[in-house]
Amino acid sequence: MRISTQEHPALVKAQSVMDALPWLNRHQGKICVIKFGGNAMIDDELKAAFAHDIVFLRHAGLKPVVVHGGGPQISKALKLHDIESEFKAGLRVTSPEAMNVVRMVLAGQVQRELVGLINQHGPLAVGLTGEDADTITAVKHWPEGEEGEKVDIGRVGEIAGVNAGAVEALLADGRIPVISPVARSVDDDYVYNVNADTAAAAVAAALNAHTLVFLTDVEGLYADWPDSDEVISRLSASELEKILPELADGMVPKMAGCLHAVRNGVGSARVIDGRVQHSVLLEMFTREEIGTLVMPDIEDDLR
Ligand SMILES: Nc1ncnc2c1ncn2[C@@H]1O[C@H](COP(=O)(O)OP(=O)(O)O)[C@@H](O)[C@H]1O
Ligand SMILES: CC(=O)N[C@@H](CCC(=O)OP(=O)(O)O)C(=O)O
Repeated sequence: MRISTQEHPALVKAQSVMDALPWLNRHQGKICVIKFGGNAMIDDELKAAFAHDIVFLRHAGLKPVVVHGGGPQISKALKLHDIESEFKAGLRVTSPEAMNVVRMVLAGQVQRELVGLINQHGPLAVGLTGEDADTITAVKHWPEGEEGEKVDIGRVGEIAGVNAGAVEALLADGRIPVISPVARSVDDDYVYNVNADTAAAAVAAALNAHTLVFLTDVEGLYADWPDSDEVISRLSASELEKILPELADGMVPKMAGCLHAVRNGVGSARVIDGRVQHSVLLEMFTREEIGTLVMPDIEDDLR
């Protein structure tokens, strides 16, 4: 006798688990880099659900690596310390005293909280900043002004390199690396503030990750922002390259990060809405076409 899902609602749950099977197979043993943006960390429930999802990925046989942001949290702390904060070309102008606060908030607050939340599920997460084992190194970043002149925005770094050895060792040990976007300088004794999207993309490329996922506070890349909220669901690297100069604000480093990643060996990159609970699981284990997907120009079907 055949029992239907109507007669036995628990079968619906069994079906959901079965539906995940092809995705579990596809992602098995693969590295996925997940960038958790400061704007997506809106409340404690969301942060706890994020930690849960990351642990789920790990137990499902993936190798998750978290790179976190903390822009709003840094702005709040700078205000408390009476330090002025402004952005130029989407990057925070970072004085030496602001840099101390940036480092304290990213490594001492945001990263600690995420590590703590993940480790409520077992001794998995290990926090590090780009400074540890020279994981992310940088040189001073000099953006161009309107007349092509170099603009000094202080202790902001341009990534010089990623040494993935420490992260790979943690992954081999079954751990979940949680990385703060602070980099060690290669040519002076400073530490530099690096945009978290840029850091996540560089780490994903260095690890040759299977996928890179950005969790932010919008549904994806809007076609005509701020006038419309029509999400662009899919872009090739060359399509993205064409529209990149038209993009603004926080989407610039995120989409530039997607492009850098898929042009440097990462299988795919996606921007999704981190305000939706368990959006990471939806992205990784269902057919739901959420957010904006960026694919390399030549799709590698073997991935
Ligand atoms: N075309 C666009 N589509 C969607 N969001 C956009 C677009 N252009 C700019 N934005 C802005 O980018 C923001 C996301 O970037 P950001 O604030 O840096 O978030 P995060 O902390 O997640 O890195 C959105 O909240 C939105 O205000
Ligand atoms: C140079 C620069 O702008 N660094 C960023 C680092 C944090 C970050 O990028 O956080 P989100 O991902 O939450 O925006 C900052 O100081 O805000």
